[in-house]
Amino acid sequence: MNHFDYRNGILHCEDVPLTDIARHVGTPVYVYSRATLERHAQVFQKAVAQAGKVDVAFAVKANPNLAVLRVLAREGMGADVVSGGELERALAAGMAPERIVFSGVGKTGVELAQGLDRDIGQFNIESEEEGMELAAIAAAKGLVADAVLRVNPDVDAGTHAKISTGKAENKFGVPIGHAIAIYTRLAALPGLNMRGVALHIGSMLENLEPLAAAFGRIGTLVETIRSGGLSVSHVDLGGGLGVPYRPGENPPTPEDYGAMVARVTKGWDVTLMFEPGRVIVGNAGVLLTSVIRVKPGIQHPFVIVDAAMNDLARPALYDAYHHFDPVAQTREMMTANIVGPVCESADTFAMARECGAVRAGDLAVFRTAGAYGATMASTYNSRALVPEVLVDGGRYAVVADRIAAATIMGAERVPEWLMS
Ligand SMILES: Cc1ncc(COP(=O)(O)O)c(C=O)c1O
Ligand SMILES: N[C@@H](CCCC[NH3+])C(=O)O
Repeated sequence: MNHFDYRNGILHCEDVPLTDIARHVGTPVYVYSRATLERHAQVFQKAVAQAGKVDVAFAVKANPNLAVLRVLAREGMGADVVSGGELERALAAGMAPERIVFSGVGKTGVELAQGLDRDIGQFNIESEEEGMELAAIAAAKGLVADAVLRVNPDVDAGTHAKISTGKAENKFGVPIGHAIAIYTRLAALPGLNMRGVALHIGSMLENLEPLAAAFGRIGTLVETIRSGGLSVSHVDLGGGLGVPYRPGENPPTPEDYGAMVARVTKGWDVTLMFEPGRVIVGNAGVLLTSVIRVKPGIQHPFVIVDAAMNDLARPALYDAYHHFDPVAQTREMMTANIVGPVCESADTFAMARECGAVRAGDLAVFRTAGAYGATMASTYNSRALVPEVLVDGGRYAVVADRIAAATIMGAERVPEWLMS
């Protein structure tokens, strides 16, 4: 079931024509479907439940909008956060503190203390040094922090180098060969309750084999830790499942993933934790944009849209593909370079893309923009910060305002000593 579909020739999100949103909110704007978010949350949770006792924490970094988090909290998801800011968002959205996992390679002392004060469920420690600091802060507060050790299994996830996290040269976790020694030393500290291990080998994985290989290594590690007399009650398997960005693409489904997890983790006797991001929100959002004008090019025309790399950074950063569709359905096709107005050649959404024909003034969408879209937006070129809308059946709400360039300028100061 697709909640972004054409009805009477106009692209809708659920029951709302995107033309209505463009008219009332303006463009560019992110549009999310509540029904899709709910369906994805349900499908993922059901799929991993095949593996036994599980706990699912949404990776807030993928889409930290408060309304989106609220929808997911109502579907029973916890939160995986990577900063004090994300922690406060998860709590503000109504996520239970005990369902919050604090990941991140560089948590500061202030953030570790914040997590303890907020009584979160688990810290995912990324180094012995971090573990020692957390133990000391917890002990000084008379607390014991529940923690797992993030392990780097040295597996090639087969994804884009910039979003791969489980190779030895990546900054994440402790090398798997050092894990037992570090786990043993941390488990002896009074401020910590070491209860397991974690891994996350990368994002947008289109193949289950690297995940299965990494989980297999973790299974062996769990056995070795236990044989040393220490306990392991939790294993956090991270996130990373890919989604289809191109028509006809078929990455493994949550069901395939859940079945693989059940097979590989059989007999582990732990609570399995998951941190899905993209698979929950990616296809629940589009970036709605207007065509400013179409300019002739040498090989192909340039379709210049009012969204840019500051609104959706993924094509510029990772050469990522986002499908482009006109809001008014058409049979007429064109081959075009689709670009934004920002003064960089990197501000290119697609080169030589075959797409439905558009003209100046037309509306169009970039699909699969719900993950790592608005959250990575900036105000480069003194552009406004892009707003967000959540659709629910026939109604919608602006869930993040457009922040005008003038408002952002209002937070800047020219010191008095430069005024004369
Ligand atoms: C530790 C951790 N957990 C979960 C995620 C979510 O990943 P994804 O959006 O690929 O599911 C990430 C990002 O890749 C991450 O770094
Ligand atoms: N920002 C990346 C994903 C990063 C995952 C973070 N751990 C993307 O858009 O694909």
